[in-house]
Amino acid sequence: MKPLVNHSSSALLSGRQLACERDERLLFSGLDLDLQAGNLLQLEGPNGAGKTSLMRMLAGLLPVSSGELYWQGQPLDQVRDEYCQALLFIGHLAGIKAELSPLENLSWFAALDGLQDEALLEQALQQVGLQGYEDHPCHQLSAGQKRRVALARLTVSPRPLWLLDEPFTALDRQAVAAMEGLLVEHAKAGGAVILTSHHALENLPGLQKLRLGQSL
Ligand SMILES: Nc1ncnc2c1ncn2[C@@H]1O[C@H](COP(=O)(O)OP(=O)(O)OP(=O)(O)O)[C@@H](O)[C@H]1O
Repeated sequence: MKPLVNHSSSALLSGRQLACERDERLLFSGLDLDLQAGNLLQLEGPNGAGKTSLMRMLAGLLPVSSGELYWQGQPLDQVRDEYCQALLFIGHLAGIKAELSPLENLSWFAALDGLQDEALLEQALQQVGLQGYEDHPCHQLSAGQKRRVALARLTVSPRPLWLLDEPFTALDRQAVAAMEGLLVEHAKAGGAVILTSHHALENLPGLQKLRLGQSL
């Protein structure tokens, strides 16, 4: 699968000495990360290690307990608007409106990026295997189909930084492989991805890993 929008940004996200504390429990500290354009980075670790917490921190949804984040070398607090426009976060929840159709959901998201080309959006839904379901209300779709609606955003996103928390939940093997292909193409086109996944990711050449917490 290939993205329908090309990426040319040389996005770079860095974290220095990051720590995360939740309910007075230190999940991790002293964490450094560097993400260059073209990188695919998987956050690894056992349940409760803090992968989602870190992802939410990177997405600006959870305060950084200590440490600094930088976007293209600038302290994130100074370039937050630019950063928010550059990132696409997809979390555990599909984030789609159940009463709307896949096409309506995707149109809403695409409009945030100024995309209103209905033919392109229909092509995006076909790419994720939702042909024939474009106009069904999403509450009538299966869990994997709902996840595909959420992930269809990736095929039309002009945003260089993708933060994907368990993006492959409920997807069948074929869909996982297709989505892996999309991530690879995004990286080749100059984008960057940070993801968490408990799936064995077998089709992501050059995948870097950052491990949090202790193994059982
Ligand atoms: N909203 C919250 N308030 C307080 N503590 C929380 C909250 N959400 C998560 N935690 C705690 O933070 C710790 C890390 O949770 P997190 O979801 O970041 O882990 P994870 O590595 O993503 O786990 P998993 O592999 O199960 O998804 C857990 O101990 C959890 O109980």
